Amino acid sequence: MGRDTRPRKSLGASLHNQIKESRVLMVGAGGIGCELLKNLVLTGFGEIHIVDLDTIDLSNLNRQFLFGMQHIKKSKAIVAKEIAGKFNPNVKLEAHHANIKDPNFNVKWFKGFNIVFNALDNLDARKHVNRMCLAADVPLIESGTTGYNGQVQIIKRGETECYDCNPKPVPKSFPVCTIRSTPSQPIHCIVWAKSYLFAEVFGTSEESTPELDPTEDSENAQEIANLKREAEELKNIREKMDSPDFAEAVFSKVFTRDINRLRSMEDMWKSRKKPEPLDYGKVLEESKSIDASISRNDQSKWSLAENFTVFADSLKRLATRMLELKATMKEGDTPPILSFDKDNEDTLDFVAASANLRSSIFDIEIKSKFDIKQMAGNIIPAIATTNAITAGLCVLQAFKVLQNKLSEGRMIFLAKSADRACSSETLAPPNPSCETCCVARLTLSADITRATLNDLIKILRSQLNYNEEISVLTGNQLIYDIDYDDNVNTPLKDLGFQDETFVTIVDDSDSDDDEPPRVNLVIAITHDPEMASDQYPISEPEKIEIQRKPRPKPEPSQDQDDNLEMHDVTESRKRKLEDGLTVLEDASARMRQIVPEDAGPVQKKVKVAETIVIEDDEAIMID
Ligand SMILES: Nc1ncnc2c1ncn2[C@@H]1O[C@H](COP(=O)(O)OP(=O)(O)OP(=O)(O)O)[C@@H](O)[C@H]1O
Ligand SMILES: [Zn+2]
Repeated sequence: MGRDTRPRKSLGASLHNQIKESRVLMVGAGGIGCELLKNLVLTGFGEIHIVDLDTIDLSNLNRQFLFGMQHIKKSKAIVAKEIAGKFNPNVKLEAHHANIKDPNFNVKWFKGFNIVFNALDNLDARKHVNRMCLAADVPLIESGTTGYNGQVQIIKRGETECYDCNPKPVPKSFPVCTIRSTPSQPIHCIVWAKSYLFAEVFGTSEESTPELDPTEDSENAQEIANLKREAEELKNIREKMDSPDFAEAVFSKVFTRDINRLRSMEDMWKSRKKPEPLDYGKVLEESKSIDASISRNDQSKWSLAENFTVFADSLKRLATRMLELKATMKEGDTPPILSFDKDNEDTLDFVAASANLRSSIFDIEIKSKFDIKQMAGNIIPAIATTNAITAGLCVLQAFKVLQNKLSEGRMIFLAKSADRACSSETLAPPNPSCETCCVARLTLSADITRATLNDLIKILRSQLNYNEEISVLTGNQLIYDIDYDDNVNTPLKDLGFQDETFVTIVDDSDSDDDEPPRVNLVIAITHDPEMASDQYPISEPEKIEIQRKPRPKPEPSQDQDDNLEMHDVTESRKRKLEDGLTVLEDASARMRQIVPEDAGPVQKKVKVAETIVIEDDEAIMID
């Protein structure tokens, strides 16, 4: 039997031919990516480009089956191409060991693909690919998994929701005072060790860490000022990294003196147990007989003396590394820093031991190094089966896209459920308030070495009828508004414009009853170095109509809210009868949001309607 016989038989000749002629892009060759690439290659997609910026790590091997021990430290994209290429010699594969945000992956490049598949693990890259696919008008199959949960979504400009149509949850942050003064749970001490102590001793200062939220403690200004002073002292100790007393200096500062200062604030301990400071000499004495190799025992909960040993030993290892980096520093280089990495033993040992020492001071439960690794790395174990099912669903959705049957495309959710692992809903239309996809678009060419911001603003006023009240942004950065005209005479190149830069024009005029402001205008400005020097440095825009923003919906009254709830319950009951399932609980479980760092889009209430059937033992169809 020829290689094509089975796919041709199960998919039909027409779809199979389309697949063979398709040029697709897969971004990310990790957990989902390895499974997806295998599917794409075996299905016979004509040309597949793989982009991944990372190299293979030991911890990837349990689920990223294209990789083996011999590939550790090699490029994921290149190894994935080599290994998956052997599955089907008829497929053309191209690997890019690079960040998808690199400027050479521009809109023109994206336009060269029939479908883009996201197999990523972070919001930032997902949002970038979403924007590029919208700009290039290429369909995107977005996917994400967390533990047993998975999600697949088709995104098509003007026809479906985009990745940004639903707001995404922001990562959890903790009030500074809980972390720095009044911890009550192991996670508080872990965040302290990772985002404060480690950052102050080896990395950048705490101000830049998203896990600490100073705003929640604004009424506690005095204490915040004290904490700042404490951090300052730690910076001075950092300068003595090469001294034999370094461990004692750090220990006595954070586990003795800082704790004594906290104890002196009587008000703080009226309803809490006072922390008990540690004494360096005493703990050192107790730990004399303990070998530093105890750090390899990551499953048990270390004693105070064991934690002390790991603290002192890992601090020494990290300090040595830092001093080596400093020694190779050239003049003018920015001073080196170390970053916390859950997969790096030195940084993990330091964070685990420091967190536990602090826990013992505040009478909080000690955790094993293994548990601390999960908590510090926000890890939800990746499950190979979830990735495999999700990757399979991505390809089934790609068939709908190729056949131009978006009305049959589904937003699919996977969950661990005794009833049904896989459920779905129809694809939702774009959210009219979405500032990423419900925008007007324009392409202009410019000689960015000559064209100034003012040249652009003049075009907006004269050709596109904007008034004074506009803001101009590149990405999230504001470069112009009515009160900020510092950049108007600066050439675009000096404002960071490259071969292709997107600017967003926001209509800031007040919404009146007749006319709400216009939707955002996204202009792709491409550099044209050949533009004649006597010509206006920006090309003439085509005439486009820029829609008005939707009017904000009035807040629902209490009565309406009640009705809504009634309606939901009735709907759920109805479905329960139709499906013979306990949908009410199930739906709320699916409504849980996937952890942002590792997620696809926000999950919503879903309709249970999908079935997967195996036909003639040959093809899996989703109906
Ligand atoms: N901006 C980007 N450009 C290219 N590839 C990216 C980008 N951001 C993330 N990736 C890749 O997406 C893949 C996501 O895979 P996955 O979620 O399995 O993560 P992982 O890093 O392999 O595993 P883990 O995080 O669990 O250790 C990774 O290989 C990562 O390198
Ligand atoms: Zn959108």
